[in-house]
Amino acid sequence: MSQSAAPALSNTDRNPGMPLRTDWFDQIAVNTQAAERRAATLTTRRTVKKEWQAAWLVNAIRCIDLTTLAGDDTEDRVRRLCAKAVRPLADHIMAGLGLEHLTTGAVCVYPTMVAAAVKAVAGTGIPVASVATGFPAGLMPLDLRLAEIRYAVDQGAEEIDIVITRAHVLDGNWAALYDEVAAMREACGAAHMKAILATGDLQTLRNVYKASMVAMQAGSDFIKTSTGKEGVNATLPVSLIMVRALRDYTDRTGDRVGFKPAGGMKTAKDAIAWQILMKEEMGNDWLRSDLFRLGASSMLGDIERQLERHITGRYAASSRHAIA
Ligand SMILES: O=C[C@H](O)COP(=O)(O)O
Repeated sequence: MSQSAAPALSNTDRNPGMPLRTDWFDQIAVNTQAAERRAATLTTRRTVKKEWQAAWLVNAIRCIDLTTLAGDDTEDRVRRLCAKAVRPLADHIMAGLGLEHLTTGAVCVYPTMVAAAVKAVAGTGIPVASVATGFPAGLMPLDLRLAEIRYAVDQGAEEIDIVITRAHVLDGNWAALYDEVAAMREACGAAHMKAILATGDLQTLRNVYKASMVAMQAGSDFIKTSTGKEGVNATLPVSLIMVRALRDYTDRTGDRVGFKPAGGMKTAKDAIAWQILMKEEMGNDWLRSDLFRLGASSMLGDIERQLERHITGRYAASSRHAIA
């Protein structure tokens, strides 16, 4: 099992974006039933053998954006989250797995918590991601949303998770969507930008495909499913359609874009299911944290529980795996 730290996001091969091309998706047809069938068979056709399960779960940890995005967040909670990101598994599990070094892919917090998070992860190589642009609804004037990005970057965020204006998708106003995402990418500067589509608000899988394509054309480094606050957050069928859009974009441009499912994923089983999706649709490169993240606030607890069982043959009390 590899012991190397998660690869840092590279600035040299970022998706540069391109002019808006609506002809790349105008005629797109999405077969919802086929997408649901494919999503359902992903985890039944390919089972992860027992001896490999631990490796898949360790890889999932490397890809987790360990998140707290609650109205009652405090700096103290953020510091505890960061401590968990720095040392995601108890020492005896690390030793049992033969691992010396392991961290999560990033921590993800609100803008006013970035400074505390940056301080808490200093020297560890873990990037701090901040949500911005009026997360979660995004219904703020554009200049304020851009100012919020600049604030989070100034505070030390290396990754910015923006939200799109869902109305632009629902109105089919692709130029407006492209312009706002391109402006956000510019405001991010050297910080990498993940575009949250809030797919639970987008009504159809066709809209999900189109919004994915516009977000990538406008220069997003990652496309992300959800804020965690919509009625429906990350699902496998929606993820499949986003990943197909991502594959089409990469095939046409040669530029690589990352994928981040987020919201509602709580179990080790979820962590494996989404990795199978990436492996089957995109190949092994999209199992690395520079191209794949799992946005989750509580999934790590179950992963740690499963790894504990792998090492000791039994579960520990779940209270021992509290996250924050
Ligand atoms: O981006 C991450 C999500 O907000 C986390 O959602 P969750 O609390 O349902 O795991």
